[in-house]
Amino acid sequence: MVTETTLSVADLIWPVFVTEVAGADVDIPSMPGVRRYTLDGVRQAAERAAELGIPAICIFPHSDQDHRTESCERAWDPDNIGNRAIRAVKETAPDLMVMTDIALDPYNANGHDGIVRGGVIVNDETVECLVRMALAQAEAGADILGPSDMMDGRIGAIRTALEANGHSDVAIMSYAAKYASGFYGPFRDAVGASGRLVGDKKTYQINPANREEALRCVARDLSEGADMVMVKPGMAYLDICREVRDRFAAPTFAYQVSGEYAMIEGAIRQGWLGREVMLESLLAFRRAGCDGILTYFAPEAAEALA
Ligand SMILES: NCc1[nH]cc(CCC(=O)O)c1CC(=O)O
Repeated sequence: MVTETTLSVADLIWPVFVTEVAGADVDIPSMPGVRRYTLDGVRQAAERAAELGIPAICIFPHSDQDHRTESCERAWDPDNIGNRAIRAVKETAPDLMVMTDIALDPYNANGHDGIVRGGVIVNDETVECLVRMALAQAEAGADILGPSDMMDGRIGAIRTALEANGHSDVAIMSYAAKYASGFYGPFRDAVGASGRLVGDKKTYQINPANREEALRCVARDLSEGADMVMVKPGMAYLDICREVRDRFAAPTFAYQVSGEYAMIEGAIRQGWLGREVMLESLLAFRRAGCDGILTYFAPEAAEALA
C-alpha cells in the first residue's frame, strides 16, 4: 500500500553483442553470464526477449579486424554486422523494438567514437559519418537510434536526415549525459575495442565532476529533436537521472553499464552479495525518476518479475 515506485518488464531494454567473427561468439570474461552472439544467436535472443515481454533489444556489433579502418566506412555499410542483426531481429520478432548504437567505435581502427586526424577528433566530419550510419540503420528497420558518440550537433543533423529520407517515425534516444567513465571497461572487451583505444574519450564525453554540463547537454539534445534522453553510467549518476527527469520532464532512461553489471554479477557469483541486489539496483533507477533502464540483467530481471 505504501510502495511509491514500481519496476516492470516494460521498463527494460536488453543490450546484446553480435559478432561476425568466426569463433568469437563466446562468453565475455569481464561480464560473467554475458556472451557475444552470432546472427542466429541474436535471432534466438530476440525470440527470448519477445517471450519475456521485454519491449526492446539494443544491438552492439563486434566487427572483423578488416572492417575497422581510420575512415570508418563500414559503419554505414547496409551489410555491416549491426545492420544485418537489425534485420534478423525484425524478421524474427517484428513487434520487438530494435535500438541501435550510433558511434564509429566498432568500425574505427583506433577505437574512438569519431574520426581522428592528427590525434584530434574532428567533430563535423564525424557528424556527417554518423548521419550516414543513422540512415543505414533506419533503412535496416531500427525503431530507436541511440547516438552514443557525444559529438556536437549530431542529434539535429540525424533528425533532419531522418525527416528528409522518409524515416520520421524512427525515434532518437540520445545518450545525452554520457560521462567519460571507467565503468565502460568490460563493454570495450565485449566489442573488441579495449586493446585498440588510443588515448581516452575525455575530449567528447562528460567530466564525471560535472553536473551543469550534463544538464546543458540534455537541454541541447532535446532542442535538436531527441525524443528520449539517457544518463550513462547509471548507479554512480542517479543524482543526474533525478535532475534530468525533474527539470525536463522528457522520457528519461539510464544505462546500467557493463562495469556496473560486472560489479553486481561478480559479487553475487563470489557469494559476497545476494541475488536480490539485482532487482534492488534496477528499482533504484525508477526511484531516481527513470522511465526505463538499459541493463544486461534484462532477461533475468524479466524472469524474476514474471
Ligand atoms: N560509443 C560506444 C559505447 N556505447 C555504449 C558504451 C558502453 C556501454 C557499457 O559499458 O555497457 C560505449 C563505450 C564507450 O563509450 O567507450
